Amino acid sequence: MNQPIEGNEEPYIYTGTSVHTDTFIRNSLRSFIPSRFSFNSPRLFFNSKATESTLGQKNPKVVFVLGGPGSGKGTQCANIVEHFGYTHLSAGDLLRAEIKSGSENGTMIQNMIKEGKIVPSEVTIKLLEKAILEKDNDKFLIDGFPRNEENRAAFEEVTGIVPEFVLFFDCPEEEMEKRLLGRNQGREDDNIDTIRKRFKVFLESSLPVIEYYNSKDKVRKIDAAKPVGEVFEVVKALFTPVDDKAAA
Ligand SMILES: Nc1ncnc2c1ncn2[C@@H]1O[C@H](COP(=O)(O)OP(=O)(O)O)[C@@H](O)[C@H]1O
Ligand SMILES: Nc1ccn([C@H]2C[C@H](O)[C@@H](COP(=O)(O)OP(=O)(O)O)O2)c(=O)n1
Repeated sequence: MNQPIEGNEEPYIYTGTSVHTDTFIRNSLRSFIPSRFSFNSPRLFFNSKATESTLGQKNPKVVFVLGGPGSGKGTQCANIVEHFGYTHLSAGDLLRAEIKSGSENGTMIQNMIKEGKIVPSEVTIKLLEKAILEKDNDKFLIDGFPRNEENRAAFEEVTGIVPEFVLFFDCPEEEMEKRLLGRNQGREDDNIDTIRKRFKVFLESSLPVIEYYNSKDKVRKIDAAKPVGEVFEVVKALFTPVDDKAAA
């Protein structure tokens, strides 16, 4: 995946930094905020002051797990859970569960996933907050989130949570395509048309988030093209020093 983004002479990763301001957050959120709301701050819109203070009391340790579709995020998260006692929260799984639950947002979420698009942060963040508060654990792997700048800025603003680090599974597109076509989980988005759309969204919207965290020295980049066991050996080494229990 170390090819340049189209129109960019430099390798895509570790080159740029982005400056994200309150104005950016306002502008990105305004598009999905009903006009009857007076929009002063994402916090007011999300009405999450109470949630924030509860999350603040909980003060969870969060690791974001990012990488292209099919790079092996879910597979490695299962290994991390087993060895290091984290709770795995997959944003995609939470959204798919929301569709199944018959929620009023279900059809919108389903259509966006079918098109390979990213669901508005308002929806995904509420699901993540609820899941964090429900689980009796203080260590979370948040998989597949934040997937764009809007996700990132809104999550930080609303929850106040800053990740310990960001695991980035780097994998060539051909390998990810092969894996997704063989995944066989009956997912509506694992067809070649949607897969290509998801790759495009990953390059255009998700890589800038990884670049942002890289500028903060938070990214731990892993060669995810190797076999599962070899990838986990590298992952394990990253978690061992930060995890007291595992070191015991
Ligand atoms: N390192 C690997 N080598 C080969 N296949 C893999 C590897 N990691 C995961 N897979 C397989 O690739 C598919 C996608 O993996 P998954 O963990 O679901 O990716 P993601 O969560 O990033 O979309 C699954 O069928 C999984 O079994
Ligand atoms: N933060 C997120 C995460 C996933 N989604 C949607 C859009 C994604 O294409 C689908 C599937 O994401 P998921 O992480 O489960 O799977 P892949 O990494 O694409 O294999 O869910 C989202 O809208 N916002």
